[in-house]
Amino acid sequence: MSHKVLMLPGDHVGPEIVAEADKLLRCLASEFGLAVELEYANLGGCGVDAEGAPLPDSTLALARDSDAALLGAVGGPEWDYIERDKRPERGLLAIRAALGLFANLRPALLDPELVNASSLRPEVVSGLDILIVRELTGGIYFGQPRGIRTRADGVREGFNTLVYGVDEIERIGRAGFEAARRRDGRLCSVDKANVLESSELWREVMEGLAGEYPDVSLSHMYVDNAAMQLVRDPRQFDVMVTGNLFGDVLSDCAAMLTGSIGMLPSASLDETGRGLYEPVHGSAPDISGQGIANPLATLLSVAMLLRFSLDEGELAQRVERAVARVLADGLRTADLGGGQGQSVGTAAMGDAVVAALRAQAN
Ligand SMILES: NC(=O)C1=CN([C@@H]2O[C@H](COP(=O)(O)OP(=O)(O)OC[C@H]3O[C@@H](n4cnc5c(N)ncnc54)[C@H](O)[C@@H]3O)[C@@H](O)[C@H]2O)C=CC1
Ligand SMILES: CC(C)CC(=O)C(=O)O
Ligand SMILES: [Mg+2]
Repeated sequence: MSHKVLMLPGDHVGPEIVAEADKLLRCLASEFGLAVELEYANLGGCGVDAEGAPLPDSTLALARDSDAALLGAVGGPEWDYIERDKRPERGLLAIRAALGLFANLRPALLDPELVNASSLRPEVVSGLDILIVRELTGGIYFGQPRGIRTRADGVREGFNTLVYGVDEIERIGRAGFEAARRRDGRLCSVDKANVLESSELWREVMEGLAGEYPDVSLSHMYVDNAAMQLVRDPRQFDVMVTGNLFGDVLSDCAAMLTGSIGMLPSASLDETGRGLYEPVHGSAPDISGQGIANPLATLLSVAMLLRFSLDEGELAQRVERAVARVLADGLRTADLGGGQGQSVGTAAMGDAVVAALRAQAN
């Protein structure tokens, strides 16, 4: 039976990088027998422009009917000041919530070839392999009430609510413990329990779960220290588990340790393993239309899609090997500093990965 994958190019560089994922999936189908059907739909600003909503009903229906979805990125300045509920980012939050994608896995892995592209010195970062497990459907991005109102003294104020229930903390906590169990057995829970009640409860629940995972060593760290430790000595971490906002910020930070935000893939999973896969970066409006965006985070997201939602672990490894091959061959997009005579754009990088994949078939 054929797997159904929904492609959501989104906005700005989104379509440019998803075009490379399309090539890759079609190569996996033609050369390696992957049974896959690709469908396309609008999410984000393109949904607003074409169908009047950042998450059109038709897109959600297709997503529910698919085995997995691949997103480029959404958003851009042209939609920043439209009616709040229609903004592209609301569409992304809405699809994550509607599909129950509470577990966001963001691996920060430094390819040995990129050791000099990292923001950190080789002796601090070489061999880096961290997994950030971010809660994705709760916390301050979703808490009610929220809005902008006018106080009695006439001054406007913006407000949001940070709330986490024990049920939400337990399920993401378990995802963190399970991930740590499959890796090096070290889980660092990141919170702000010295100030926030939601974090106080978070810490209490994590401690409660620890007894069920005697093979995992649990530690706690405040988020401000965690940000500092990530750039001081990132290899102290194995798995980090944290809330929605903290995970969003820490994963962009971790991205630079791997050479570029254009390198970090992600998987957003529900309870059953169905998922939405996307690069960690946004729609990069500052470089869109130039054909220079790094497509590797998106291609590595395809690898995660193959592994987690299609149960095609061997093909996932082939994709990861193909990416490693082009980096070993010296190809670099501009964000990686360009190559020594091998500076390539989005399409050329995508083509090179497809060629490296095809070479594995011969
Ligand atoms: N998952 C999503 O769809 C996300 C969407 N956004 C949206 O994207 C828009 C732009 O947000 P920013 O804060 O500028 O973050 P961004 O991640 O789009 O860009 C930050 C910087 O990284 C660079 N960059 C990002 N991806 C790159 C790639 N693949 N190759 C080379 N360079 C890359 C950009 O050129 C920019 O200088 C906003 O509308 C924001 O809301 C932001 C984050 C995630
Ligand atoms: C709409 C934002 C929450 C997207 C983002 O920055 C992310 O998920 O990393
Ligand atoms: Mg982000």
